[in-house]
Amino acid sequence: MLDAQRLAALAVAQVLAGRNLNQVLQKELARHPQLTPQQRAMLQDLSYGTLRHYGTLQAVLGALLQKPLQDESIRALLLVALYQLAYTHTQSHAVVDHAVRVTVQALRKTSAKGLVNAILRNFLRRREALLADAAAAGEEARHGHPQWWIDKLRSQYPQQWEEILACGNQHPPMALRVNRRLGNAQAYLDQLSQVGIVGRALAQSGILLEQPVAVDRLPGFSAGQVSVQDGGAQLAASLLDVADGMRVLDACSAPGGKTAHLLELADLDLTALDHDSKRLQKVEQNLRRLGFKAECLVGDAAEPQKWWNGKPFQRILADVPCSASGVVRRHPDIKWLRRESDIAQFAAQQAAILDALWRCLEQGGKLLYVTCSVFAEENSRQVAAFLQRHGDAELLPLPGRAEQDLQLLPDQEHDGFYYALLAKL
Ligand SMILES: C[S@@+](CC[C@H](N)C(=O)[O-])C[C@H]1O[C@@H](n2cnc3c(N)ncnc32)[C@H](O)[C@@H]1O
Repeated sequence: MLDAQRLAALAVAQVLAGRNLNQVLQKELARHPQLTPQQRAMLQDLSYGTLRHYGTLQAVLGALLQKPLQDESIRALLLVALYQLAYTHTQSHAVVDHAVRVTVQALRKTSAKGLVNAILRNFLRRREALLADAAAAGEEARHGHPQWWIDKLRSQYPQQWEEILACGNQHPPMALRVNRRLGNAQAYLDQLSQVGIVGRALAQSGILLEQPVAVDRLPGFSAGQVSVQDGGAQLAASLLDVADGMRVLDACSAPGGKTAHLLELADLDLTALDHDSKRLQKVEQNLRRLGFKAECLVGDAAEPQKWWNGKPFQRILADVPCSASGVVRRHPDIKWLRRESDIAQFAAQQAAILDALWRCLEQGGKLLYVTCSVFAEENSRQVAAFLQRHGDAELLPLPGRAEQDLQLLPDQEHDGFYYALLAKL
């Protein structure tokens, strides 16, 4: 546990200094190949868990400290240890003992040994009262999200805001998409049950697992029988309404979940674009595993003149960069890294991408606008402004659904997504 706790504290400190959790963890895991699978899983759990509950943990730590703590590495270590004591079943004496040893041996801060020991023992003595006081003290601690985020959700979703916030603090579900060219959900559920994995069918070819599992335990994964994809994300491909032979652009394609799904539905002349060449390699890997072909291009969706050959597309999927506020439970660092002003910046970037892609769409063609956000600025308001700017655009009813556009809120089955289908008149 010593290594996992020490490295988790290092990861949390880096995230609180502004870095992305996934990237930080990948770097730490690469630098420490000696970690056992259990230690790797624990490092992951401690880092994600601490950030998931950071709102509460920082309030608890604030209540335990007599004066502000200047040392960021000790602060991060205390947050991780408090997470372990408050939210995991790890033996409390081992958590305290390890935190003290990390302070002295790894951080070489012998002078902080007494403080670390006292704070953690004090927490153990007054655990319930401290957690209750933190929840009563303020909304950030009660709901585990920054205040501006809470205020925005409350004003945009007066009925559901608390549910959305609670969902953002849960562990995410794991869903699969069965490659319909190779099977169906029912047959794959039988294969899963033979290896002791329990799940149930979702709409179309989706399966929701009772417990997340490593992909190498999924039968036929490397042969392309199945992919991991959230149930909400699985709606995209069928909403775009593709048919064999169509010229299709997936404009923000990496890592390729929706690209692959489109190719499972129809034989397409598909271009997969992404401005990040490293991420585009993931699309190529995904397509190779599933046995599909597409033209993979590195390019900026807002600047088609740099990569487009001028031949209009019949369908465009615009799964644009966004705040990711609908998938925050998968990326708990996001809520602490984002600033309120980022939302307007995302909206401006999305508008530029939409306007540019519109020029690449054939008359009579359709563009599906997608975000994994729950904020209206990136979703319904973005599409309303687009329709104002483009007299040749019409919002179509979503195929097979009652709604004109769809704001999917996160729940036990799927993440939060927004979908709007636009036709070029
Ligand atoms: C939400 S993710 C796409 C997820 C993907 N559609 C899937 O289902 O697997 C957004 C992607 O847009 C890419 N991106 C961001 N800005 C872009 C731009 N201006 N042009 C092209 N791609 C961009 C990012 O690199 C990222 O891979």
